[in-house]
Amino acid sequence: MEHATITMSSSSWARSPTAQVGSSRVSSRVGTAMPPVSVSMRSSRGRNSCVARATMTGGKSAQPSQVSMNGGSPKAAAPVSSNDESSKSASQNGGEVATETTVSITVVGASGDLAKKKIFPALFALYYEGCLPKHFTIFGFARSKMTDESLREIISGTLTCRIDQKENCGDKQEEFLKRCFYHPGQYKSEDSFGELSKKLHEHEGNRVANRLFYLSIPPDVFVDAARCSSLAASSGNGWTRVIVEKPFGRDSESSAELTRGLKSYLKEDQIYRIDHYLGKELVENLSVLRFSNLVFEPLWSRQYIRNVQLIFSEDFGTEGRGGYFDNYGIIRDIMQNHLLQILALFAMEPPVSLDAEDIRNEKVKVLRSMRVLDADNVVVGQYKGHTRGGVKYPAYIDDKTVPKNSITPTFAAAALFIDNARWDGVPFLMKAGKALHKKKAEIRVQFRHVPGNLYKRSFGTDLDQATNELVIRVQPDEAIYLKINNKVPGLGMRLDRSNLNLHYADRYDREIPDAYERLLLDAIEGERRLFIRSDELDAAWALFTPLLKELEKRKISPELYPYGSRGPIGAHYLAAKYNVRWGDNNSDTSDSA
Ligand SMILES: NC(=O)C1=CN([C@@H]2O[C@H](COP(=O)(O)OP(=O)(O)OC[C@H]3O[C@@H](n4cnc5c(N)ncnc54)[C@H](OP(=O)(O)O)[C@@H]3O)[C@@H](O)[C@H]2O)C=CC1
Ligand SMILES: O=C1O[C@H](COP(=O)(O)O)[C@@H](O)[C@H](O)[C@H]1O
Repeated sequence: MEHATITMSSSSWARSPTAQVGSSRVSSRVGTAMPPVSVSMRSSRGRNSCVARATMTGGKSAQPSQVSMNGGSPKAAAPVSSNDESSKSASQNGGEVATETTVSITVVGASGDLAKKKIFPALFALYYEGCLPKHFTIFGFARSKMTDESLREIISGTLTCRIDQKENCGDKQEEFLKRCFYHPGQYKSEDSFGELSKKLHEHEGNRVANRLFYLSIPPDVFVDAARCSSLAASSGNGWTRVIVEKPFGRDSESSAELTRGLKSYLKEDQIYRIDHYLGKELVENLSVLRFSNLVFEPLWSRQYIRNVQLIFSEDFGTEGRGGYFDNYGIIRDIMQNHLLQILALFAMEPPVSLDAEDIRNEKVKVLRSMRVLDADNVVVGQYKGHTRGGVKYPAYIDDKTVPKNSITPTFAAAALFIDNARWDGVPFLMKAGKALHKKKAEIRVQFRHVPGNLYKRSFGTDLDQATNELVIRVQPDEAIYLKINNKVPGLGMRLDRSNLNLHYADRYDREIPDAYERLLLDAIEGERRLFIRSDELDAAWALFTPLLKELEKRKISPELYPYGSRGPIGAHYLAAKYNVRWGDNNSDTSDSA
């Protein structure tokens, strides 16, 4: 096991340029070697962000998994147990001792939207940043008839370089594309995956061959593709991991069935269920904010927090994805996964360590302490057509792939409660919608009023205006700001509301990586902290399934709201029921941090 040297230059943790990722896991033993800390207030510029990664496992190495193969040819094998990372680095391969490792990444569904939009660009960004191991190969796999060249052409149209590191971008793209290949095949065919496996093997040579399959395909072929990759294309001497995209079912039953299907061919530690919101920088930062700042953790409970708001909005509709969306709706698409995952990280008890299982144990606990949702605590909406400034915006049901009588919600607001000692009685309000006035995702924490506030009169009657509010703006224009009451300078005594503001673009002189970069790198490194474990998933579905069934059974019609508006009025009534005002609807100018 190598250990990364971590140095702290300026006030940011830096990834040491001396360590390597890929063949062996780089980890920092937090607590064993404390970095020197300098207190300069500027972060370093232009540092290669991924020459090494200071991982969060506290020194524990991830357990790789392995499914055996018979002398390089596919064997209809049941998954075997995880083995030890060290045993692989000198494992036997065709009689020779393999000392080098390689990673083969297969994007299953390579012709699709997500692959083009996110996966290949993220892989290139990792390559550009020096995060991929020395030996790697990328394969696209799909049913479409394509050649290596045509795949490269498609990919090259989507690659970009980081703003502050454009040097050699063209050369890097050329090098990267040379390592991308395509294999056409059927998702249900073990023969297709067997053929793919042979091609992978040609590239892997005698190295320890680690294989990552990214299932970027519709959910009805997840299990087939998992079966074929496991049975016909698993690594013979390294680990085999499978990233599965959402949706993970439509309810508790279908999710359990999917998990059963996947687990027939893969062990839990081979399954990487992706929720890309967990890979977003400010979501990753939530635990840092809570657990490494004395000023926050003591306030993190019902004693000081009045309510928490988790808000997601998009300023565009379901354009192009209506077919998928109509079968799921906004509650399944955003709330049950992205917002609930953020809530779990926000509200969990401090984990024993930063190890993936310790964190996921705490997330499961908090999810299991939550009250099951019912229709009285939910408002649903659907966008209708609207004309503004001479531009006509379509209704949801104008989408050709959506039935005209669809009552699928494109907006929902919900009040959730955690029945444990820390959060008893605190409303956690969620709001998610498409075709609203802004694109944003944020967490708002509204604190209680100051008891016996000496300056009460200076606020007038609106005490809500005077409440402290912590805003974690996940996107766009990442920021963390705290609204405080402050004296307006002058001889009088007038208070206003101002922000203590950590605005990322001003503070950090570097691009924020895309969530898929972090998650792909984690999967390559065997870091499961940001992926969803099956018991987490069960707990999440248990909260939402009764509500989803009730909405469908009672055929509850959504409240219509105009495209580009702030959403249905019902969301305000729901919040008012719990004495809450949505923070994002505040006309308060201090909100634009
Ligand atoms: N696109 C996005 O923004 C997001 C997508 N996801 C999830 O990621 C996965 C991939 O999404 P996306 O790329 O948009 O999906 P696509 O609809 O683009 O499908 C991906 C590929 O799967 C194949 N495919 C399409 N329909 C079928 C079918 N009925 N049966 C078998 N194969 C089919 C096609 O390849 P070919 O015909 O060449 O085999 C297609 O290129 C999905 O599970 C989706 O829910 C999650 C979050 C966001
Ligand atoms: O998972 C999904 O996320 C996207 C929003 O992701 P973002 O990173 O762009 O905020 C959403 O548009 C899509 O409907 C949903 O399936």
